[in-house]
Amino acid sequence: MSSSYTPAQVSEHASVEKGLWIIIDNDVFQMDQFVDEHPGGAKILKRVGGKDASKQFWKYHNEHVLKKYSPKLKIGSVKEGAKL
Ligand code: HEM
Repeated sequence: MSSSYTPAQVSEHASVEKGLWIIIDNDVFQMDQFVDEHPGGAKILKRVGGKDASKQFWKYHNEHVLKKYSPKLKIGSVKEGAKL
């Protein structure tokens, strides 16, 4: 999918009930279906719902993880020119 969202739109999806979107680099991921199978746990993911989690992501994962899960979890990108 190639939808684009503003950071404000992403921030409206900060809980599992609302989709639990997170930003990694310039992409938007929907995590609500994945929280319970996340090897790092649900809690840590819920804490970054609606936010840019790039820093946290790159601290614990590598490129390979992002490539593997993007087809399943990526729903779009952050609108070009939008301030993070
Ligand atoms: C698209 C988003 C994410 C995916 C697909 C994902 C997937 C995974 C996977 C597959 C692992 C197992 C270890 C590995 O294979 O490297 C893992 C571990 C972990 N993840 Fe995530 N993760 C995501 C986002 C995040 C975020 C945003 C955080 C922090 C806020 C986080 C924190 C952790 C932690 C702490 C571990 C455990 C690392 C360890 O045991 O050494 N993850 N994640």
